[in-house]
Amino acid sequence: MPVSSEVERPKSAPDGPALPVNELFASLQGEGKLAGVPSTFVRTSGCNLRCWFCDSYHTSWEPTHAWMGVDELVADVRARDPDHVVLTGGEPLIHDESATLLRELADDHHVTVETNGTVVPDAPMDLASISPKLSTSTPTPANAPEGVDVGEWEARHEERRIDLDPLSTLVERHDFQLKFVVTGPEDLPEIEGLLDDLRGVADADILDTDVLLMPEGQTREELATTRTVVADLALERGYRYTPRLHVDLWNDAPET
Ligand SMILES: C[S@@+](CC[C@H](N)C(=O)[O-])C[C@H]1O[C@@H](n2cnc3c(N)ncnc32)[C@H](O)[C@@H]1O
Ligand SMILES: Nc1nc2[nH]cc(C(=O)O)c2c(=O)[nH]1
Ligand code: SF4
Ligand SMILES: [Mg+2]
Repeated sequence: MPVSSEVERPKSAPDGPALPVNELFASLQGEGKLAGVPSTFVRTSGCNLRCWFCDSYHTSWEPTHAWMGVDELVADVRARDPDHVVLTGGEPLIHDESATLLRELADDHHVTVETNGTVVPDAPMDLASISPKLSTSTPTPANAPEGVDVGEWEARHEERRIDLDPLSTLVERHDFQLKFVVTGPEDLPEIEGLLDDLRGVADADILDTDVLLMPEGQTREELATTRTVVADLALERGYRYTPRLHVDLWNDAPET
């Protein structure tokens, strides 16, 4: 289900299946169970949410991109060394064509999909890296990025951010991790409530070690204030902690 209104579609989109691509780059997977693994990142543009803290502003609040045909994307990915690919965004799964890309790459790559868990594609993926959005992600006039008019996005974000149907389908169909962006201890009851709800409806085991707490922070300075608090919470509750290796290594530089 493409959400066309959430990404500007210039007339120059090529014929055939294509995706709005904001970045295509090599890096180390910075987050989650595969942190440290050399990977090719494909970052699509456009998102159905607007987290106030989004570290990919140019795919959400102000989407920018060039169009790439899926064939061209596959050729570019295949020409690179890593057999690990990370499809991210924005929200990659709002684009039907992401499913085409996932089907094309399935045979010869390990593909992680970074998703907010609100949309399910009918497509293979090796790791569904699901990051359900907590109430602390909701944009308001007080926390919005500078110069941004939140407008209808506060209500829209709040209405869309959690949907148990796609979440349960994703964990039933795929290897997965649930990666929560944590701003502080007050986020924990909400995470636990969501896990209870999901365990109640999903026909899949959700182990505490599939649950990763990730500190909120777009820069080294911001992470310096959240990482120890979040690591202590993980230790206390028996969840995994995930660093944001790319931020430690390269701060908020693009294409890292
Ligand atoms: C830009 S999002 C794109 C994928 C998808 N839209 C999602 O939110 O999962 C990539 C990852 O960065 C995380 N993220 C975004 N902004 C962040 C921040 N300020 N601090 C920590 N993690 C953040 C998201 O939760 C997600 O796990
Ligand atoms: N190095 C690196 N690892 C990442 N893992 C998930 C990312 C994302 O933006 O989805 C990301 C990213 O932007 N950079
Ligand atoms: S869901 Fe992901 S891409 Fe969309 S605004 Fe939130 S962090 Fe950014
Ligand atoms: Mg990122």
